[in-house]
This record gives sequence, structure tokens and C-alpha cells, in this order.
Amino acid sequence: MAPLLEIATLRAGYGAINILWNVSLTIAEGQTTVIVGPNGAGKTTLLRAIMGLVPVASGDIRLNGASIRNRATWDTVKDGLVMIPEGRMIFPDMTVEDNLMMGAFPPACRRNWKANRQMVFDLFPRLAQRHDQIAGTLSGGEAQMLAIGRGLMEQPRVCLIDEPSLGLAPVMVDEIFRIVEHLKAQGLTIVLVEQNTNRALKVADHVYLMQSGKVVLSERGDAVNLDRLHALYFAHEEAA
Ligand SMILES: Nc1ncnc2c1ncn2[C@@H]1O[C@H](COP(=O)(O)OP(=O)(O)OP(=O)(O)O)[C@@H](O)[C@H]1O
Repeated sequence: MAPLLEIATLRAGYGAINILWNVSLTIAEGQTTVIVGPNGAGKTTLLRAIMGLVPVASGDIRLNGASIRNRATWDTVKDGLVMIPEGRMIFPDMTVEDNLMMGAFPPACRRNWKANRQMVFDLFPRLAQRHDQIAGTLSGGEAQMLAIGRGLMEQPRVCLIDEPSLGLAPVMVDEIFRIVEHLKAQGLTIVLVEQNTNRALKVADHVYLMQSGKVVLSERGDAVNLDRLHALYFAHEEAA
């Protein structure tokens, strides 16, 4: 079966600085693809390039076989891709509910906003209880729930989730991974960037390891050799 999303020999970066070096990945529909790698490996840059937030110098990004390379982010979102960014990036001065509404901007989602909001509140009862609370006063875990909820308001086909467990207490990490598992069970296609390798591997159908802007390992989730993964993960630091 053709992949839903295909990244082919991608080069991208910031101005004159190239970060991604011929990165290739295939993302199968309904699967959870996990991208791990040390700080600065280029994981966030890759997600941003897919969303059209970092210019692609060469290579291609294809959704259902059609190129979405360097397209306006607006159009990519309308085609069903959303990114839940590292650091949550919620609007701190707006209420929980208004933050959710910011996710309901493609026309189809505006029509369904009430049902989508209910779906988010069912998934995150803590957000329902705090629907009129100013988002900047939420705890870190609640803010992460809000960031995920805002993404779900866009009725995504593919969800790119960047470091959702970063800085959270263990109980909140459990809660976030419970949600990822729930979304996976519902058939959502997920690309998950995580530093918490052990937890991420448990939900992975496929794993990529990035190192210095390159993919250095690509394995099925149930076939990952942890010793090899760890050796490659830490190779850069040992060489330094
Ligand atoms: N706006 C920018 N301008 C210039 N360089 C940048 C910019 N954003 C990121 N970089 C650089 O790109 C490289 C890759 O960063 P990126 O955030 O993609 O890595 P990462 O694997 O997501 O790291 P982390 O796990 O720490 O979030 C780093 O060297 C970083 O300094």
C-alpha cells in the first residue's frame, strides 16, 4: 500500500544553515511513527518542514502521492495535517474554550465545532471543568492537553506531535500516552517526536532514529534492537 505521507531525500534548514540531510521517511496510514534522537538532531525541523514552516531546499514531501513541498501551512492544515508543537504554544491570555476554537479554522471544522469540542471535552474532562479558565494559568499537563485538544479540533488525518511529555510529572506522562494510545486505536495517523524513548517505543508501529540531521535507523516498532538503538543514539556524544 502506498504511504499516506512520504518524505523523500529532504534537505531543509534555516537560511544558509542546512539542518536536514537527505531525510527519507514513509508514514503509513493509521500507524504511529515515532521519531527519536538527541537534542539538535533535527526532529522539530523535520516536522516544521512538513508543515511548510521551514523552507525545503530539495527533496519532496508527498501526501497521498501529491507534493505538499513548500506549500502554505494553511493549505496543508486544510488537507488534514496538524502539528502539536513542542512547548504547547497555547494562547496564554485566552480561555481554554477560545484556544480550542482557534483550532477550528478550516471550514469543515467550523461547521462541526460543537461536536468536536464535545469530543475534546470527553477525552479531557479536566479541560471541560476548566473551559472558561485563562489558559496561561493551566498546569503543564493541562496545557499539553489543551494543545492536543486544539489540534484535534481540526479533525486531522495526520497528527504530528512534538515532545508531548517534555517537562511533565510521571502521572501526566502516563495520561498523555494514554491519549496517544486512544487516538492510535481510533485509527489516527500519528507522527510522534519523543525524547522519552522507552515510552514512545511502546506505542510505535515504526521507529526512526535521527542523528545530526540524518535518519540513522529505521525499524518496525516490534523489531527494534534496543542495544543498537542506544549505541546509535549516543554515538555522537561519545565521538564528541
Ligand atoms: N530558527 C532557527 N534558526 C537557526 N537554527 C535553528 C533554528 N531552529 C533550530 N535550529 C537549529 O537546528 C538544529 C536542529 O534543531 P531541532 O530543534 O530541529 O532539533 P531537535 O532534534 O528537535 O532537538 P530537541 O530534541 O532539542 O528539540 C539545531 O542545531 C538548532 O540549533
